[in-house]
Amino acid sequence: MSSALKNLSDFSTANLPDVSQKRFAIIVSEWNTEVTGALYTGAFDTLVKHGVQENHIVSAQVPGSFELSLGAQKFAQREDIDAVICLGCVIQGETRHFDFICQAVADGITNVSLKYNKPVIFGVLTPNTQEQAMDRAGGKHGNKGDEAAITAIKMLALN
Ligand SMILES: Nc1c(NC[C@H](O)[C@H](O)[C@H](O)CO)[nH]c(=O)[nH]c1=O
Ligand SMILES: CC(=O)[C@@H](O)COP(=O)(O)O
Repeated sequence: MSSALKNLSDFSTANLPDVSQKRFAIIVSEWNTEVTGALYTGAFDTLVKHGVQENHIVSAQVPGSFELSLGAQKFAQREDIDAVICLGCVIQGETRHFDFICQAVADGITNVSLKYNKPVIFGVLTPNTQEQAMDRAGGKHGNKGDEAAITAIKMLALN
Protein backbone atom coordinates (compact mmCIF):
# COMPACT_ATOMS: atom_id res chain seq x y z
CA MET A 1 0.00 0.00 0.00
CA SER A 2 1.45 3.38 -0.92
CA SER A 3 1.93 5.95 1.80
CA ALA A 4 -0.75 8.04 0.09
CA LEU A 5 -3.27 5.47 1.35
CA LYS A 6 -1.55 4.65 4.62
CA ASN A 7 -1.08 6.57 7.87
CA LEU A 8 2.56 6.27 8.89
CA SER A 9 1.53 6.68 12.52
CA ASP A 10 -1.00 3.84 12.38
CA PHE A 11 0.81 0.66 13.41
CA SER A 12 0.32 -2.38 15.61
CA THR A 13 1.80 -2.11 19.10
CA ALA A 14 1.10 -5.71 20.01
CA ASN A 15 3.95 -7.73 21.52
CA LEU A 16 6.38 -4.85 21.86
CA PRO A 17 9.52 -5.72 23.86
CA ASP A 18 10.42 -4.10 27.17
CA VAL A 19 12.66 -1.20 26.18
CA SER A 20 12.89 0.45 29.60
CA GLN A 21 16.62 -0.31 29.74
CA LYS A 22 17.39 0.20 26.05
CA ARG A 23 19.33 3.19 24.75
CA PHE A 24 18.61 4.94 21.46
CA ALA A 25 20.41 7.50 19.29
CA ILE A 26 18.45 9.80 17.01
CA ILE A 27 20.46 11.36 14.17
CA VAL A 28 18.73 14.30 12.48
CA SER A 29 19.58 16.08 9.22
CA GLU A 30 19.60 19.89 9.37
CA TRP A 31 18.35 20.21 5.75
CA ASN A 32 14.58 20.99 5.67
CA THR A 33 14.69 21.47 9.41
CA GLU A 34 10.99 22.34 9.66
CA VAL A 35 10.30 18.82 8.42
CA THR A 36 13.07 16.97 10.24
CA GLY A 37 12.23 18.76 13.47
CA ALA A 38 8.70 17.38 13.28
CA LEU A 39 10.09 13.92 12.51
CA TYR A 40 12.34 14.19 15.58
CA THR A 41 9.44 15.14 17.84
CA GLY A 42 7.42 12.22 16.53
CA ALA A 43 10.26 9.76 17.04
CA PHE A 44 11.19 11.02 20.52
CA ASP A 45 7.60 11.09 21.73
CA THR A 46 6.88 7.61 20.33
CA LEU A 47 9.94 6.12 22.05
CA VAL A 48 8.92 7.63 25.41
CA LYS A 49 5.27 6.63 24.93
CA HIS A 50 6.34 3.00 24.58
CA GLY A 51 8.60 2.84 27.61
CA VAL A 52 11.97 4.32 26.70
CA GLN A 53 13.45 6.57 29.41
CA GLU A 54 14.07 10.12 28.18
CA ASN A 55 17.62 10.07 29.53
CA HIS A 56 18.26 6.92 27.46
CA ILE A 57 17.82 8.88 24.21
CA VAL A 58 20.81 10.73 22.75
CA SER A 59 20.47 13.00 19.76
CA ALA A 60 22.83 14.49 17.20
CA GLN A 61 22.52 16.64 14.10
CA VAL A 62 24.30 16.26 10.77
CA PRO A 63 24.36 18.82 7.93
CA GLY A 64 22.36 16.79 5.42
CA SER A 65 20.85 13.38 4.80
CA PHE A 66 23.98 12.29 2.97
CA GLU A 67 25.83 12.55 6.31
CA LEU A 68 23.31 10.41 8.19
CA SER A 69 25.28 7.22 7.51
CA LEU A 70 28.46 8.47 9.17
CA GLY A 71 26.47 10.02 11.99
CA ALA A 72 24.71 6.69 12.52
CA GLN A 73 28.01 4.81 12.51
CA LYS A 74 29.49 7.00 15.26
CA PHE A 75 26.65 5.90 17.55
CA ALA A 76 26.09 2.34 16.28
CA GLN A 77 29.70 1.51 17.18
CA ARG A 78 29.06 2.45 20.81
CA GLU A 79 28.37 -0.46 23.18
CA ASP A 80 25.93 1.69 25.15
CA ILE A 81 23.64 2.27 22.14
CA ASP A 82 21.10 -0.41 21.23
CA ALA A 83 19.47 1.19 18.19
CA VAL A 84 19.89 4.22 15.94
CA ILE A 85 17.14 6.22 14.23
CA CYS A 86 18.12 8.35 11.22
CA LEU A 87 15.80 11.20 10.26
CA GLY A 88 16.01 13.30 7.12
CA CYS A 89 14.08 14.81 4.25
CA VAL A 90 15.43 14.88 0.70
CA ILE A 91 13.21 16.93 -1.62
CA GLN A 92 13.48 16.46 -5.38
CA GLY A 93 15.14 19.46 -7.07
CA GLU A 94 15.92 20.24 -10.70
CA THR A 95 18.79 17.78 -11.07
CA ARG A 96 19.69 14.15 -10.34
CA HIS A 97 21.36 15.15 -7.06
CA PHE A 98 18.23 13.85 -5.28
CA ASP A 99 18.79 10.37 -6.70
CA PHE A 100 22.40 10.17 -5.60
CA ILE A 101 21.67 11.34 -2.05
CA CYS A 102 18.71 9.02 -1.58
CA GLN A 103 20.57 5.97 -2.86
CA ALA A 104 23.71 6.81 -0.88
CA VAL A 105 21.92 7.27 2.43
CA ALA A 106 19.76 4.18 1.98
CA ASP A 107 22.79 2.05 1.17
CA GLY A 108 24.91 3.70 3.85
CA ILE A 109 22.41 3.21 6.64
CA THR A 110 21.88 -0.40 5.59
CA ASN A 111 25.63 -1.04 5.67
CA VAL A 112 25.99 0.44 9.17
CA SER A 113 23.13 -1.67 10.48
CA LEU A 114 24.62 -4.86 9.08
CA LYS A 115 28.20 -3.97 10.14
CA TYR A 116 27.26 -3.41 13.78
CA ASN A 117 24.36 -5.90 13.88
CA LYS A 118 22.03 -3.27 15.31
CA PRO A 119 18.79 -1.65 14.17
CA VAL A 120 19.66 1.52 12.19
CA ILE A 121 16.34 2.84 10.96
CA PHE A 122 15.78 4.69 7.67
CA GLY A 123 13.51 7.51 8.74
CA VAL A 124 14.19 9.58 5.63
CA LEU A 125 11.43 11.20 3.59
CA THR A 126 12.08 11.40 -0.16
CA PRO A 127 9.19 13.56 -1.41
CA ASN A 128 8.74 15.46 -4.62
CA THR A 129 7.44 18.56 -2.86
CA GLN A 130 7.48 20.37 0.47
CA GLU A 131 3.76 19.64 0.78
CA GLN A 132 4.31 15.91 0.44
CA ALA A 133 7.00 16.19 3.12
CA MET A 134 4.78 18.01 5.58
CA ASP A 135 1.98 15.52 4.95
CA ARG A 136 4.35 12.82 6.27
CA ALA A 137 5.82 14.81 9.15
CA GLY A 138 2.71 15.05 11.26
CA GLY A 139 0.22 15.83 8.52
CA LYS A 140 -2.53 13.84 6.85
CA HIS A 141 -0.31 10.81 6.27
CA GLY A 142 1.05 10.67 9.80
CA ASN A 143 4.62 11.04 10.94
CA LYS A 144 7.56 9.07 9.54
CA GLY A 145 9.32 9.72 12.85
CA ASP A 146 6.65 7.75 14.69
CA GLU A 147 7.10 4.88 12.25
CA ALA A 148 10.89 4.96 12.58
CA ALA A 149 10.73 4.84 16.37
CA ILE A 150 8.31 1.91 16.57
CA THR A 151 10.38 0.10 13.94
CA ALA A 152 13.48 0.47 16.13
CA ILE A 153 11.59 -0.91 19.13
CA LYS A 154 10.20 -3.86 17.15
CA MET A 155 13.63 -4.74 15.75
CA LEU A 156 15.06 -4.97 19.29
CA ALA A 157 12.61 -7.81 19.89
CA LEU A 158 14.75 -9.90 17.53
CA ASN A 159 17.70 -9.80 19.94
N1 LIG B 1 19.09 18.82 -1.09
C1 LIG B 1 19.07 18.16 0.12
C2 LIG B 1 20.24 17.82 0.79
N2 LIG B 1 21.46 18.12 0.25
C3 LIG B 1 22.69 18.08 1.03
C4 LIG B 1 23.29 16.68 1.13
O1 LIG B 1 22.53 15.86 2.02
C5 LIG B 1 24.73 16.77 1.68
O2 LIG B 1 24.70 17.39 2.94
C6 LIG B 1 25.63 17.54 0.74
O3 LIG B 1 25.56 16.94 -0.56
C7 LIG B 1 27.08 17.56 1.23
O4 LIG B 1 27.56 16.25 1.40
N3 LIG B 1 20.19 17.14 1.96
C8 LIG B 1 18.97 16.82 2.52
O5 LIG B 1 18.94 16.20 3.60
N4 LIG B 1 17.82 17.17 1.88
C9 LIG B 1 17.83 17.83 0.70
O6 LIG B 1 16.73 18.11 0.14
C1 LIG C 1 18.09 16.96 -3.31
C2 LIG C 1 18.94 18.16 -3.44
O1 LIG C 1 20.14 18.16 -3.18
C3 LIG C 1 18.29 19.33 -4.07
O2 LIG C 1 17.88 20.26 -3.09
C4 LIG C 1 19.27 19.99 -5.01
O3 LIG C 1 18.49 20.75 -5.85
P1 LIG C 1 18.89 20.78 -7.40
O4 LIG C 1 18.79 19.35 -7.93
O5 LIG C 1 17.85 21.70 -8.03
O6 LIG C 1 20.29 21.32 -7.47
